[in-house]
Amino acid sequence: MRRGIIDGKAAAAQIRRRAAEIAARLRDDHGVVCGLAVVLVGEDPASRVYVRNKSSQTREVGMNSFEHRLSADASEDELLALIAKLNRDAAVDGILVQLPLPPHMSSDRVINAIAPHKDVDGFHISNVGLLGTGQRALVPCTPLGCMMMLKEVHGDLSGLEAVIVGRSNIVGKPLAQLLIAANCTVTVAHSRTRDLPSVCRRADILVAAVGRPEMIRGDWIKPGASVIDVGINRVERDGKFRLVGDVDFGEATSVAGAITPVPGGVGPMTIACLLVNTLTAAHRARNLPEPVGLTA
Ligand SMILES: Nc1nc2c(c(=O)[nH]1)N[C@@H](CN(C=O)c1ccc(C(=O)N[C@@H](CCC(=O)O)C(=O)O)cc1)CN2
Ligand SMILES: [Mg+2]
Repeated sequence: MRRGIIDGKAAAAQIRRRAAEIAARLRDDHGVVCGLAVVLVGEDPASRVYVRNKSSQTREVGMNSFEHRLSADASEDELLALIAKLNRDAAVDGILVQLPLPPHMSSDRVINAIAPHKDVDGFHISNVGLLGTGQRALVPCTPLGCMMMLKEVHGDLSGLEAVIVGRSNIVGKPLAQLLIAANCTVTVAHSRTRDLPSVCRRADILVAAVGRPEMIRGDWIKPGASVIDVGINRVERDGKFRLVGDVDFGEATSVAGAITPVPGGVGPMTIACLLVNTLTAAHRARNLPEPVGLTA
């Protein structure tokens, strides 16, 4: 087992180097330049940063990036028409619609309009169903990144007790499926869980994905446990804004065996895994053997 602070930035950089090699092989051996289409609706400042980073990292590894922007008052039909066009476009291997969408749009309708084999976020009901039944799916990027880091720390996860705090469709639920498939004993806790500190103390692997700044305290953590902090919360301290996770990092570092920081932990892995999923989609669409060294 590896101990200490898990450097998500370094791990993501290593994945990008491998992704660049695979993208180059696709181009040189098969004449295929992979393409990722990213759709942003509205002007949410954080979403704009994430989309810009996704596009620039896509280009950096030698793939094509197609960025599409719609105004916040665009209609859902406009967005659905764009997705239909991208579904038909042979230059596009992966499609991603940045979330959250404006309130007048149904994210379920929008996500389920993406062709499942191009759904590099892994949010389409087909991919959700495939993952839940242990079949080959495109897997959501944040949970995929969490699994890669946990496998780096532990090697084999079999038999470990995992507690996930948070039951979102994007993180908590798909990560539970991946941990079950890796033979962990999984508990999904949430806002209605009774005596959450005791539940957390059982965990060999504790994942925090609730969106509540520094909610998980040091004495909620079993000594030596691996702590994965998915939270990204902007808080004001002494007149300055800074990012904190869902875990009280100061308290947790002295108890945990391994822990991800915020920033620089799970976040960078999310975008690296998006590149992985785009390469995976490109290989599957052409019936090419899937690249090795890029899966959780
Ligand atoms: N369509 C999607 N929408 C959203 C997803 C997603 O996976 N697909 N996840 C989040 C946002 N997200 C990617 O889209 C994302 C969030 C954070 C980071 C990241 O690198 N965070 C940095 C800190 C950056 C900062 O200063 O804000 C870090 O943790 O080090 C990457 C991607 C919701 N929407
Ligand atoms: Mg504190």
